[in-house]
Amino acid sequence: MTGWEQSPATALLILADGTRLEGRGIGAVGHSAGEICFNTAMTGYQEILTDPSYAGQIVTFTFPHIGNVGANDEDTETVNMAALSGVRGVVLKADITNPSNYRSLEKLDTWLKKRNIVGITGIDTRALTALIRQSGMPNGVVAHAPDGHFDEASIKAELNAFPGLVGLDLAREVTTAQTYHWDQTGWKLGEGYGTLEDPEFHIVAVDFGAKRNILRCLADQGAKVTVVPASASAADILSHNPDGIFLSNGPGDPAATGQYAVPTIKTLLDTGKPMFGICLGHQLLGLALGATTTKMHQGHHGANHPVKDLTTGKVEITSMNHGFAVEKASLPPGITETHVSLFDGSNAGLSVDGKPVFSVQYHPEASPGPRDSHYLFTRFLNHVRAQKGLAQKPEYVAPAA
Ligand SMILES: NC(=O)CC[C@H](N)C(=O)O
Repeated sequence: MTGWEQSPATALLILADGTRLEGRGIGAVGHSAGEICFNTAMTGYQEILTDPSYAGQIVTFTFPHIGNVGANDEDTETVNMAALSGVRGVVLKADITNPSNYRSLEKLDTWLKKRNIVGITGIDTRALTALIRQSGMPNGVVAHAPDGHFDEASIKAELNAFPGLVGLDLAREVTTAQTYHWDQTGWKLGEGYGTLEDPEFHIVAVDFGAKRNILRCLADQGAKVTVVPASASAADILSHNPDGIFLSNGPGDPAATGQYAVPTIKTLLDTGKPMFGICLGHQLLGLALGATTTKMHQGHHGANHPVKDLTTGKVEITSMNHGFAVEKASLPPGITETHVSLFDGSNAGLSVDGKPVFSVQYHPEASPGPRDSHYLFTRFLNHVRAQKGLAQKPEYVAPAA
């Protein structure tokens, strides 16, 4: 006997079908409902847990050891700290060990508590992942009670009150309240983050739940960024006189956010300005162009998803995080499918024929994940350069020897 089998469970994971799993509590005390998805990334848990696109979701990590490099102040992806991360809970296999990394400032457990994220360890995450693959992403509740006494009635009530992600506009919960300017560039070993000194371009980014590393990738291209709330009108956006417009990632159902975002995007399309969308931004652009979106069975969440760029024939390994997708059969004439997922053939990118407008379903900014897709930021700014009569930059730059 190890002792742990004897002690009462300090956390529960309850699924909508009544499945009840017991484990050990981490992070905040209390309970929280959401849609349970699995993420296959082996590194970058802090970026995942601060990605606003996870609002309304409980993340199960398939990698068993999470927390072993601790937490720091740099690997935070949410810009809007007031909205916290959005993620509703975390499900882990192994207990969190003491952090071992030179950048670590605190234990993941403490960090989760401060951000009010409820978590559970000791779960057979392989079995849970197999269940999600079989039956789709279930709604569920993670509950944490250090004394082992759970208020089952209020846990049940919370689960029943969670409506599921379909039809939910969560972008408005995580978007910035105020317009702001961004000039931070990417992280370098020994230097940390930099500052853009002499901006060449000006991009307006519509924040549906933007990740910081997207804004940094734009700044790395020489663009200062003005970030506006999700509800900004086309007139608001154009009043900043942008060289190009960026549509961000974000949580929830694109069809719901599209109620107000699609008319805005339609007006912006008429201006002929370069436009680039990522993930929710891709889905919203697709809707504005007349395509439809659909809920996926198990979604794509990880940092190892192969995608083919149909315009070049190259395959890139990408970071993904989406549970909705643009239906490829719904892409109207005049829209080209530029990228596909090599896992399931689903749509992963589009462009508008004859216009400097394109988008991808995945996350070229990585954070976490490989940097294979950084070329898309160059592609976007090359559209801006073309409109300004400036020379194009090569999309691929060989790494320094
Ligand atoms: N990362 C994202 O932007 C996610 C988009 C959308 N909420 C989805 O789940 O598909």
